[in-house]
Amino acid sequence: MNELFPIFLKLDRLNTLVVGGGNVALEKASALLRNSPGASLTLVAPMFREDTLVYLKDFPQVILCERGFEFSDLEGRDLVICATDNRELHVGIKEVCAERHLLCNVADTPDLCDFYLGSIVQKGDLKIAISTNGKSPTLAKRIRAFLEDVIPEEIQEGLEGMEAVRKTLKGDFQAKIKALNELTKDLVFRK
Ligand SMILES: C[C@@]1(CC(=O)O)c2cc3[nH]c(cc4nc(cc5[nH]c(cc(n2)[C@H]1CCC(=O)O)[C@@](C)(CC(=O)O)[C@@H]5CCC(=O)O)C(CC(=O)O)=C4CCC(=O)O)c(CCC(=O)O)c3CC(=O)O
Ligand SMILES: NC(=O)C1=CN([C@@H]2O[C@H](COP(=O)(O)OP(=O)(O)OC[C@H]3O[C@@H](n4cnc5c(N)ncnc54)[C@H](O)[C@@H]3O)[C@@H](O)[C@H]2O)C=CC1
Repeated sequence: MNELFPIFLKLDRLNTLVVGGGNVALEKASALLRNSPGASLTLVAPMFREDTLVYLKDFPQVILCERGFEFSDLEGRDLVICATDNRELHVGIKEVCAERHLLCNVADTPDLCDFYLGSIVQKGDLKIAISTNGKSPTLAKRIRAFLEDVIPEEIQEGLEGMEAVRKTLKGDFQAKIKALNELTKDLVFRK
């Protein structure tokens, strides 16, 4: 059984630190920014790869610190992602994060992670996060691609229509739920 609990974070209100500036750091930072272009994000690394620098150019709020990680970098953070090539450093960072109740993800080390990144389907305002409980990120990627393909773009119009109806509905909570269930009961997706 997959016991992970998915939540949808407002990354523009949280303060995230990525330790590292190479390929894995770019994968993690781009996963965050693809979903939350306004994410408040800092990367710290003595060396930033060219690809990382090019990608991050489009996100002026992202702060780059070109130096080795220091424990004071953890001050004021909500989330930490370790993405360097130094495993001992990751273990040390994770330890301090645990003391400070800071949520930490450590690349390639599920045992050290408080949370995993998911494969994410995006269609307008619809977002579906997929987890395989760490069993197969590649299968998660395949399922994402499948769902992206079968969910029609028109889902956004449906969502906007429902939002408009939702705002006009009168009555108590139960009555609203009944009306909304009635409105959506025949909804089927066809491509
Ligand atoms: C546990 C987890 C922790 C975390 O990273 O948060 C984790 C761990 C590891 N990933 C590894 C490898 C790969 N990861 C990917 C891809 C993704 N990995 C992601 C999440 C997660 N990866 C979390 C679990 C998610 C879940 O439950 O399913 C995705 C969904 C989200 C994202 O990272 O953005 C993103 C797909 C995004 C998309 O496209 O939809 C690919 C495929 C590719 O890149 O094409 C490969 C290579 C092929 C393979 O191994 O499958 C390795 C071995 C590294 C090594 O060999 O050393 C470990 C470590 C281990 O398993 O021990
Ligand atoms: N690239 C990939 O897709 C995969 C990588 N890995 C492993 O993941 C690790 C990282 O890989 P890459 O990102 O490709 O390496 P990389 O060489 O591109 O990046 C490593 C980054 O860590 C930073 N770093 C090193 N010491 C640091 C410190 N004290 N403080 C802050 N940052 C520090 C470096 O400056 C650099 O930015 C490696 O151990 C690699 O074997 C595993 C599977 C796949």
